[in-house]
Amino acid sequence: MVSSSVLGFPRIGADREVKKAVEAYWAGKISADQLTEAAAGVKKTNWTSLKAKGVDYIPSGEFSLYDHVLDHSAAFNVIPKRYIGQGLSPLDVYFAMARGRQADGVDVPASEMKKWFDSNYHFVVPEFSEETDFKLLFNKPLEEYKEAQALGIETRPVVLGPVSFLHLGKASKDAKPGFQPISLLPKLLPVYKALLTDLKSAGVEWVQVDEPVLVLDQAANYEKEFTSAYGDLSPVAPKILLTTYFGRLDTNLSYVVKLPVAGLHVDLDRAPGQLDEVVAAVKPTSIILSLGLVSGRNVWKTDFQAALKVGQKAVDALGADRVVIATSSSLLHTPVTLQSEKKLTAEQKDWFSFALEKSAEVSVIAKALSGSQDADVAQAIEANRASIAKRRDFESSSDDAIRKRVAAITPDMYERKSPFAVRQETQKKHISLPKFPTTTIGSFPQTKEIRSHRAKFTKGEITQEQYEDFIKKEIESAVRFQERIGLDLLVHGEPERNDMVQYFGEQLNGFVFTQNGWVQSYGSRYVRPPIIVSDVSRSGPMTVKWSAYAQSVTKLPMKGMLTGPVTILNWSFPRADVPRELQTRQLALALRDEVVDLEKAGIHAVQVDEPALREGLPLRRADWDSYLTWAVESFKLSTAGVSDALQTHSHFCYSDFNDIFPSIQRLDADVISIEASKSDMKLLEAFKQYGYSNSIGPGVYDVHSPRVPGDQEIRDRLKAMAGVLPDSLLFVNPDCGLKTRGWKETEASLANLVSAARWARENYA
Ligand code: MET
Ligand SMILES: [Zn+2]
Repeated sequence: MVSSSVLGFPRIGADREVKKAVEAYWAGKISADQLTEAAAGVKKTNWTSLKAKGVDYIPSGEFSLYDHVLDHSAAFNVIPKRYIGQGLSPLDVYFAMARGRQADGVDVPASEMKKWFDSNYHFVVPEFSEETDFKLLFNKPLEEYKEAQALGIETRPVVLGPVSFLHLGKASKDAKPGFQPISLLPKLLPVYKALLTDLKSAGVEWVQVDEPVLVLDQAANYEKEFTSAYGDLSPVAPKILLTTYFGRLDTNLSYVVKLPVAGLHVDLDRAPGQLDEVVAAVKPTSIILSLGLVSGRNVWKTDFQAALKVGQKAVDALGADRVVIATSSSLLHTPVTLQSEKKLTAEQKDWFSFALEKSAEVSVIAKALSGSQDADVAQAIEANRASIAKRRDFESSSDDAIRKRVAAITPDMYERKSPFAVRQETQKKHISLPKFPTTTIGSFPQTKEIRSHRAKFTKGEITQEQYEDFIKKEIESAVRFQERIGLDLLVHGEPERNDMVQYFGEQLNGFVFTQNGWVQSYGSRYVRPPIIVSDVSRSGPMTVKWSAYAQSVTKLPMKGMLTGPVTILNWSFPRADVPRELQTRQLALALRDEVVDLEKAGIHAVQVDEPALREGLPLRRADWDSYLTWAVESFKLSTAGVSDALQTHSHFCYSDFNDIFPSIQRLDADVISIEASKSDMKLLEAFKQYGYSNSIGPGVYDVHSPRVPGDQEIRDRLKAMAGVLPDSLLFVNPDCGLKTRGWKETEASLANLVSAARWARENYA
């Protein structure tokens, strides 16, 4: 029999129950017990619905109140010293690691977060040193396994594998120079052994051990580690399903099939080309093969005919008992269910499949491959055939005008009229800025009032005019605030934007939106990515009205604010029928027109945010060039249609620049702002080393935490920055937008930022 499996399920709840409960707990409105209860409710719903869909292997242990990597660190006693001895409960230590804590005499910053592979999910980075004292404080997979069992549901616990855990971590500040987390493997394995032994004694048959690092080039160096780790763990563990996802195994396959594991999972959504190799490699072994055929990363319905063909190939080679049909990765990256969507048309709804629907898909495909004569299965297959045919039909109708415009792009359209040095002089005449100019990244707090006005407008409870008057008032008060606090280059504050991608998607042709398609981005922050369904174009100006209004109420220079083409693509669910490259170029042309319109409206600075450029970087080096070429070209296409006088800005909220430095340089933005508050000054050294020559604003404080940075703290950063980069190129700004913050901390933080910049002006005259 071919069986079916889901690698992980969204842990936010169909109605965002987990966000609500976690935030209520932070606000002191509910107790720890009530939080646990809310979480148990969501887990129960997930498990029972997966069971109802007929999934054979249901995951447990992957639920999280914030982040699964953080759960793992906390359970394994990988807790940085700064969080210990503060008199906090284990739960509050956990949240302090996640988001920092500034209350009752405790003042600790948050741990660093990083993007989870090439997704928009952020994990909390574990910190290791020679001193790390691994202990199993809590066997989370076991506890959740038992929790499901008590509900009558048998599950397959999930645990992050030892090599991936160490690889994803970083050396803590107190580690010796040159320390490599992976060197801790021998010390770590006994704890895994304890965890797995307990699972086995509890009667667990299969455990899913995630080793996503196996799809990275670096894993080629980990053969020894994998061999010793799994050699150690297998004898004491339940049957191990070793899972890889988001890419291909490539040469790592040769050692992976020699590991003493009972099953191997591969991602055939991202890397369909590896099928034949993988089947051939596992054939002589007794390894069971889990085929990741149902995408964990997109929202499109699986084409059953195509999936059945692949599945059949594996069944023919290995026999039905050695084949599992699975989601390609955890479904964490997809919305919970289509059932909550009331506004999509029937035609649109028929194109998609969210987590719950995808769970049904694995089950149907597995049953069909097992030769099921079930009428429900036959019906599901027939319905799928009809849906896929209709979608193909829709896809074949393209917007010829846009396709032609993309085809007619010429190389000169990527370039500004003059080099940076010339532009800089021209711009000085249009925007007068002091040395160490202060600015912000765009958004100001999205208050309850803003959200409630937007909700009322969406529901038709207030008129467009009333809503726009309200937004104007908000913009004006943001402008007055910035003037009062003493910022130099102002922003309008983005009160009209629900989300930096959705806002643009809603005004462009080619997108559809969900009402409830939330996906976790980090902790309790969820996003609702728009879906690109056809060719993209702009019907008219999207932001000009607001930026022009903001400029009309102040003499200080105003910075227009747009989301870049690569970020819109990466933070949407792209269509699957045409390359991402084409979709991005279409977006770039729409944005180019917008930037030109902003200049015409008298705006002298425009920021085109590309916070997602890095995360779209392919996981394998061999695939980088082609991505970076079209990503850089798309950004340039969107910003190069203007005169030299327009100061272009771009913003990146990550610090992982090493790999993409030359590309950042090639963007040729006049000013970039980057995340530098959590990483050390090594980052700036790299900018120096590469000879980065345009202006740069390394973020001086971390906006992801409610903590207020002190004036001295910011001065120290400026001092360090000016020690590395020419001070004539420096801008002073936070490391990201302020929409998730409250006004109180925003005001306090920015006041400190302005005073630190003034200090710098005096000291670096
Ligand atoms: C995630 S990057 C955010 C940039 C955007 N302009 C903002 O300030 O919110
Ligand atoms: Zn940002």
